[in-house]
Amino acid sequence: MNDVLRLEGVGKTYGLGGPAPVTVLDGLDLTVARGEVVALVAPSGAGKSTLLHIAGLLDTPDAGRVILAGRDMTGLPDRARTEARRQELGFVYQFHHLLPEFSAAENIVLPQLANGVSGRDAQARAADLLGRVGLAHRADHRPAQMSGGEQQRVAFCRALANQPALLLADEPTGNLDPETSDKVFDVLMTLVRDTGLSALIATHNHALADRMDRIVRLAAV
Ligand SMILES: Nc1ncnc2c1ncn2[C@@H]1O[C@H](COP(=O)(O)OP(=O)(O)OP(=O)(O)O)[C@@H](O)[C@H]1O
Repeated sequence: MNDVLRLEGVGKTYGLGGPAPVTVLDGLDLTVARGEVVALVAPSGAGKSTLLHIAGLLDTPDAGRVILAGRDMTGLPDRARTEARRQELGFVYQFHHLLPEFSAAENIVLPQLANGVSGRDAQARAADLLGRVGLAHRADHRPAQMSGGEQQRVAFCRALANQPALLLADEPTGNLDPETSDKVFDVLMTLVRDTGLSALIATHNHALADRMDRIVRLAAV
């Protein structure tokens, strides 16, 4: 199995059985191959967040299957899904969501400790990742002491801390001005390529989407 993510016939309807059900996804097939970076482009309201939540095991589809790293997630109990999420997935959002009271390095160390990595190994990995995004000199700074672009670069490192199989990103540079967005996106792409990571990256920015391996367009149902 060479696909890191396979969505097969995925459907999602909100308010099923109620007076006003909203079908957002219907028979959706999507794959991300190992090492592939896929852009997800969707008009507002087409279900981009719903799709990312389903792929990220934060929500379950009403129909179809989600196969992550070769393992069918359908019907797994919450605990197993949480475990798979922690082991296989990294997340980046439009806003960095770093813990404000911790330094850049600590923000990257903490998720590793939660996954059973030793303190020494976690710190070495944090230092390596910060070096890759050009922030070795910011390791001891807290988020509020960094610029928006720097905060987002730390968030990329945190997403990769546990060496996930797949990165899921929702407008990862959407909060930055266009020039910073371009530069920070370069950093993300270099990081993804250098680590051989697979990624599904939602963006409204067509120039950024064009730089990925493949574009998946989500149409409103
Ligand atoms: N819990 C819910 N109950 C009912 N409808 C919902 C619910 N969550 C989302 N929707 C509807 O489903 C559709 C898709 O929502 P979703 O958040 O996935 O869109 P999106 O493509 O991410 O939009 P945007 O880019 O504007 O954030 C929208 O029409 C939304 O109103």
